[in-house]
Amino acid sequence: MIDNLFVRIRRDLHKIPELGFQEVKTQKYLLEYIASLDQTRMEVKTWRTGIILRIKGLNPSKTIGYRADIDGLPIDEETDYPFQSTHKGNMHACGHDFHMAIALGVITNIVNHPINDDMVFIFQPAEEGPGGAKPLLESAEFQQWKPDMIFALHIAPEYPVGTIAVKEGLLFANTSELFIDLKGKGGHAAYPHQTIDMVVAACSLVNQLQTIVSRNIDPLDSAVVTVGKITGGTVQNIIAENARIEGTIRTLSPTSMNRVKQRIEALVQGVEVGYECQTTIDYGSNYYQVYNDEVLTADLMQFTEGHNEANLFICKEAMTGEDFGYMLREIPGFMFWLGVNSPFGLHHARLKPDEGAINLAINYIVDYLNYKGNRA
Ligand SMILES: CC(=O)N[C@@H](CCC[C@H](N)C(=O)O)C(=O)O
Repeated sequence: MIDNLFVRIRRDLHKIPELGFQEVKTQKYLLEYIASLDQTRMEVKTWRTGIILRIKGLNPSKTIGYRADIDGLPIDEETDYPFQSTHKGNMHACGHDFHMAIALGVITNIVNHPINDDMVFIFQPAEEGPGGAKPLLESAEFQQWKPDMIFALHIAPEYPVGTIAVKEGLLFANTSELFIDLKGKGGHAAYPHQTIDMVVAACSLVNQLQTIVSRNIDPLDSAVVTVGKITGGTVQNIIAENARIEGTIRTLSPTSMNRVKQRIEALVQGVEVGYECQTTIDYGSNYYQVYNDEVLTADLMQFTEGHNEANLFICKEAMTGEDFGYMLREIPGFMFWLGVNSPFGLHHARLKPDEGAINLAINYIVDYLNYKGNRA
């Protein structure tokens, strides 16, 4: 028996995961909940499938922004939840259902007990791809209400509930998607000399890509090149005319990102010449690093140390990506990890975050806003 409103909301949202810029039911659900709150100090705008909401403060000296992402992932859920995804093939496997429920909890509290400063809440689509933060940031809707500082959280399966893990400066990596298409010449499996086999070319390229991080990047400046998917060919006795490699690049510096891409292009060109095929490279969506403002983060750490429900953990940077980095490039602020203690990690079909973290996070953020938003 669940008697907690925001846990119920998380479960409702968990049932309806939608991919980037398709979050139609999610947006409707969020708007209906927001409409049920006292509207006296609130203004609401939609931006594509996202929502931007302003709450007027009592005596504002600044505007504080808070962002929650709202999209799901193309993963077939394998949890034993009775409230599993009803959208087969999609799942909230990155905690955005938690992010939304927590944001609604914070909004409810601030509507009922306004702080001095103005607040802007952003429900942002397409964090997992193709990236909603950058176009939302550039939109007139957002620019009219642009906050003076902004923050966000991300659930962290590896930390116990109560943990607030954060660091000053770089928190998340620069990322780029990677799609490489190879085209050769198909034919009968028994006549390889009359064909140009893209399975062989793709296998060779995947192996060569592994040398970029080990041979071309300074070992003290971490990078990742992951190939997550290879497709090619049709059946076992036909030589493959086409193959496709899909992956992601992660680097701790924008300079290394350029270097990794340079090497990928050189290796792909080599395969093109060596295997007599045609290739194309598409970098899909690219996310700028998440860089936490030193002063605001130090202040958050000090606040966290004095909070009776939260345990501060100074973490290392991670190779995950987040398009919230684009917002932090323009507006000072920070992102922190929220411990949710799940045996399965982010992007796993059995991710099961501890729902005890929902109310804890709501209380923690509301307390932070009262601390931060009631002084100049
Ligand atoms: C927090 C998190 O898991 N973020 C995603 C962001 C995906 C970016 C893009 N689709 C890519 O794969 O490069 C992540 O995978 O880190």
